[in-house]
Amino acid sequence: MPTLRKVHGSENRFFILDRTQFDPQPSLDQISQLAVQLKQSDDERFNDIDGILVVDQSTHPDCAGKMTVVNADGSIASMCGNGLRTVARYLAEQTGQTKFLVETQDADLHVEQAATLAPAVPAFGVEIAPVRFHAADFPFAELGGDTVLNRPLPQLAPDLDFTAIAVPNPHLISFMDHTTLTGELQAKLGPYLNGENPYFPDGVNLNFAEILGPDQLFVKTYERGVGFTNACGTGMTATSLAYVLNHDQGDFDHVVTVYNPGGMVKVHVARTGQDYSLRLIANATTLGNWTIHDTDLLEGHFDQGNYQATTEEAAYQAWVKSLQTK
Ligand SMILES: N[C@@H](CCC[C@H](N)C(=O)O)C(=O)O
Repeated sequence: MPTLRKVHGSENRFFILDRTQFDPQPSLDQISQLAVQLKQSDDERFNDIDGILVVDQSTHPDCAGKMTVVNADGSIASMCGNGLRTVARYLAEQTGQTKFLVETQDADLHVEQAATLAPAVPAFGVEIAPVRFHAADFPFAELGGDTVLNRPLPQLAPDLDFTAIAVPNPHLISFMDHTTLTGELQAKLGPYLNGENPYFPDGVNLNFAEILGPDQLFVKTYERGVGFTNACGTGMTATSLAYVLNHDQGDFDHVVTVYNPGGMVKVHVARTGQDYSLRLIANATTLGNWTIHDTDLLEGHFDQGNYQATTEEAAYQAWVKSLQTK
């Protein structure tokens, strides 16, 4: 019987579904339907997820596995930063390796076990790549140019500047004061840009950010295919790059601390010549393990499975609490 692992990175919650445990293996369409069903379930152990991370074998050299990201609405995403840390931990435990590559839709990405954040709060560092800025890579349209780099978009909001960066999933980023960030704009703009609209036909992850101090940010994300989330790893990474680009030109090397509604991450942002190097480091927490017969899972008989919670969440929450008292 397959076991799905429930995980989170900064409280961005997922089930890891390892397709190699299934015979026959479910199709991506079946897994998309499963994501929607879990989200709609009235069982609180299952309905708080932001998606499913599908693990497959990889045929690429040095890759310990392949990750495919299925959003909560069943759509497919090219990347997930918080999810990749949890998949890295899963594959590390399966293979005994601490440093390896994971195949994702657009790139084979370096992942590595990092120092624990606190007792029972394991962490991983993951590469976020490739970095893209051009309209065709999102796509976006009718925004008056091929890139959006810290400039007004009066079509979207009269008083804000925006930056568009794909890593490679698409992100729209704006820095603002606390009052604007906690106001109602993101709840209006997020659904608008992820419904039928002339600007982002495939939708976009919308990141609102506040600068707390030098190399310190708070980021809140309205995610494509999900809605408001506790944290978006690629969003925090793209926002850290946008922050550094607004302050430094030429070569740079920063470690940005990013707070989010679910915790905190570190983002290493470096540029040498035309090459960007982005690395996201934070927790990879296992919330529970759910063993269920494959037909019960795929037919939505979720009460037939056996879900066992771990004790890691208490340790994670204690670590989050310790951040507030620092
Ligand atoms: N939560 C993720 C991003 C997941 C994909 C996103 N919803 C999209 O459709 O691009 C992260 O941690 O990066």
